[in-house]
Amino acid sequence: MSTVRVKASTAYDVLIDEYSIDEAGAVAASIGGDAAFVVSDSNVAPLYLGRVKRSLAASGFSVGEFVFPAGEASKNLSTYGSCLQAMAEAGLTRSSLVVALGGGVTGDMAGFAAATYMRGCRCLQIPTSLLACVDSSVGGKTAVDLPQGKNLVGAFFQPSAVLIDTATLATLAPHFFTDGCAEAIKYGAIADADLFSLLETPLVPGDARLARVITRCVAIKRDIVQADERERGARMLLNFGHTLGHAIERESGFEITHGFAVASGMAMAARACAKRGLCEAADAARVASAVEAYGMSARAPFSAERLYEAALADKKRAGGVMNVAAMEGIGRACMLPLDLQDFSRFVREACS
Ligand SMILES: NC(=O)c1ccc[n+]([C@@H]2O[C@H](COP(=O)([O-])OP(=O)(O)OC[C@H]3O[C@@H](n4cnc5c(N)ncnc54)[C@H](O)[C@@H]3O)[C@@H](O)[C@H]2O)c1
Ligand SMILES: O=C(O)C(=O)C[C@@H](O)[C@H](O)[C@H](O)COP(=O)(O)O
Ligand SMILES: [Zn+2]
Repeated sequence: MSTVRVKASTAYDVLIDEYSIDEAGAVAASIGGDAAFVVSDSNVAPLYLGRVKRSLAASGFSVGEFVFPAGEASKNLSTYGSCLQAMAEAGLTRSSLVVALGGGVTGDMAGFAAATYMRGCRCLQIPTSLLACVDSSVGGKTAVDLPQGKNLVGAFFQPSAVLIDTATLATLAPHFFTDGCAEAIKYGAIADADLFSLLETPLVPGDARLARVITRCVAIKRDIVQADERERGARMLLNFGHTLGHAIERESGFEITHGFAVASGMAMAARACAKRGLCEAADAARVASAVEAYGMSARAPFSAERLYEAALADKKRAGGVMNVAAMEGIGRACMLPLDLQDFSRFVREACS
């Protein structure tokens, strides 16, 4: 069992333990609230919703639920609106607790509903995908997508606690496990050369190193979020691989999942950084090899022109400047402010 305490605008614990999902009621009780409302998707609900509801009820909560069709295509204004209406119909108040049970799609959408329902109630994140464990459940970024791009509507809203039961990862499909590995590689690439080296021997489901990797990623994210909760500086580094990654997701009609897209985006960004002399070519090659070792692609699936146009919707663009997260070496990252002409060159270098 390990605990990472995040001291952001609100402080909370990230609890990491095997077989802890049945403690959801006790964790919820420590947060408080007059009712609990569990949001989950159509894959996760049949596996874990009953256990979580029983645990919440045993701790004295009245429990409601909202289950939506699994997948990125559901992370939209329509699902968000239906979720809010279900919360209102269930009679939730500002003192109620939203429990996000699932992967990053559930956490982002339910977190945004919690952030905005009656101008904000509380949220307990119970991530069940590797990606949600290592990244999305922590740090308070909540959002839904628009057809124009990823996460374009959202809020910074910290959870009241995060409960990670590593045993839930046993039921995760291999493809989505790999998605999570991509974000873990990101943490190694931007902040921890030892973590990166460890991940060069691919993680596999049930891997004895999982709890250590999750705890390390969460601790890195904690440090960055504590330093820059609202993403005015250091937090932008967490977008390494994402400017191109989000463009790839969008151009694929969200068929290419987040981790796979970010993996390609990281390898491509590292390649462009090497071409500019920002990092050694050998380091860029290590990023590409790591990505490929997990069966992900280090190459652009779309033309530079398409990716450039799609990337203009990126949140790190400020007028005529694109702030790109760049790599200086394995474990070291920096921000690269590029005017749009130079950014267009960067994308071509990344795609070459
Ligand atoms: N807020 C953030 O900081 C942040 C960070 C990274 C990614 N994200 C977002 O997270 C999303 C991707 O997250 P994801 O990869 O978890 O996607 P996801 O939520 O769609 O989950 C992936 C798939 O796995 C299933 N699943 C989840 N847990 C399971 C389990 N234990 N057993 C069986 N099936 C399970 C889901 O039903 C889904 O089909 C993207 O929308 C991305 O933008 C947000
Ligand atoms: O927490 C953050 O900050 C991140 O950037 C983590 C990313 O992995 C995540 O995909 C995030 O949702 C991207 O945020 P966005 O604001 O660029 O859409
Ligand atoms: Zn991401």
